[in-house]
Amino acid sequence: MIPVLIVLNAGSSSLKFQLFDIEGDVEPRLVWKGLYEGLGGAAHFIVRHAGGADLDEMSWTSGAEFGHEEALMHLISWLRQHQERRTLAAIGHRVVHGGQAFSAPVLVDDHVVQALEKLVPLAPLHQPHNLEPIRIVRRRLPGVPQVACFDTAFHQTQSDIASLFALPREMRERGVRRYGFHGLSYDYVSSVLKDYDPRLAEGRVIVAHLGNGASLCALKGGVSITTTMGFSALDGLPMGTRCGAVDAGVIFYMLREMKLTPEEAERVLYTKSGLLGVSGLSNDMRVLRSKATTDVDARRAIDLFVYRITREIGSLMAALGGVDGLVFTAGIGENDTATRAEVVGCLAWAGLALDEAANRTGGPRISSGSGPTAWVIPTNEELVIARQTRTVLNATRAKLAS
Ligand SMILES: Nc1ncnc2c1ncn2[C@@H]1O[C@H](COP(=O)(O)OP(=O)(O)O)[C@@H](O)[C@H]1O
Ligand SMILES: CC(=O)OP(=O)(O)O
Ligand SMILES: [Mg+2]
Repeated sequence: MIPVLIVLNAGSSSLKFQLFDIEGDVEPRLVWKGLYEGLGGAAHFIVRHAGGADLDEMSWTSGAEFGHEEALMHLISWLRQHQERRTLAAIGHRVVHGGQAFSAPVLVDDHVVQALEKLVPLAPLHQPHNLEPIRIVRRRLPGVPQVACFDTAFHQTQSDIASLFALPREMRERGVRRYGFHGLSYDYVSSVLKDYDPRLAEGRVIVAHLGNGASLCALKGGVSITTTMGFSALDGLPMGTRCGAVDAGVIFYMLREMKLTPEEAERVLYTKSGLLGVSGLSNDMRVLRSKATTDVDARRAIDLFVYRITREIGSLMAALGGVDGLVFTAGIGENDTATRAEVVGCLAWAGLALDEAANRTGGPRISSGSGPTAWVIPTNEELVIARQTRTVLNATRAKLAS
């Protein structure tokens, strides 16, 4: 029997999964990937071969009460029917916030679940959904080992100063500090830089993870020295529906003068702001680009996004003492030619020059000239989760055997 891992990335109404073979001492090998979307409503399931060809598809009607639990149990039984010769070794989960306690992936037990539940208020858009499948598996499949892999862990290499807010000392002692997120994505990009340009892997690189959530990370020799997200996944760049950095005074104004409850204010900042809030139209860059010539607010949302990215790149360059390379990744970074062109265009002062033809075809190298280079590198958070899950599994087995 071939041992396999399921990697899960659970959102509010979706459950993305990938199945990896982990036989032998080689890189985990993707077999199938897919997702459930519309959970809680009219759910839809699709699964594809690693190469992209459709394998199976299914839909449920909106009254069918098909939520995360039903999706997970459906996935397990679907896999049992289709994976003859394979045995489930473990499930690896993306968990956005690891807080102070978790600086590396961890085997899930009661204590870990309790500790991760305490972090829900720090990542209300992600953490509750990340924890739901962990609880379901513990209840329904108690013998299956589970590993939690954190978006925050990669940024443990930040210096004390880079992780500090200028707040009273006791706040820091209570965990109020900059953590940083999208670490699974940055870990992946860092791990493949050498394949694109060995000098980059050793050098000063800024990675722009521009998806529905967005942040930048400054890498020196492949490790994070600082990043634009902080205590929560709200800080830094404007995102699909999140505001990014705002003056903290705005929040008091919302509460005191505009009479919003804390919950209402939180909803505004997490779900009604960013590209959606500024455009009044959509959180999706594809929609905004299609309207940008006729709709002033769509244009303004894009302009603000690009302006904030270039300003923050300037800040990260200062932290790095210069830059050798800029990498675009995630939904917008990998697909939106215009955002890449606009950002690189604003960085001409730093010596970056766009290779327009290469940018149109997705690179990987999209710069010309002798200055810092620019790249498009597709991210792969799931592969990092598979690698980490296998490492934790092997370490646990070795400990039990000794
Ligand atoms: N072809 C495309 N052109 C421009 N933007 C795109 C394209 N495809 C996806 N996007 C953008 O990427 C976002 C999704 O990014 P992704 O990294 O997949 O996010 P998530 O992690 O939330 O699933 C979409 O909301 C959209 O703004
Ligand atoms: C941490 C975070 O913002 O994640 P995502 O981009 O998946 O929303
Ligand atoms: Mg993402």
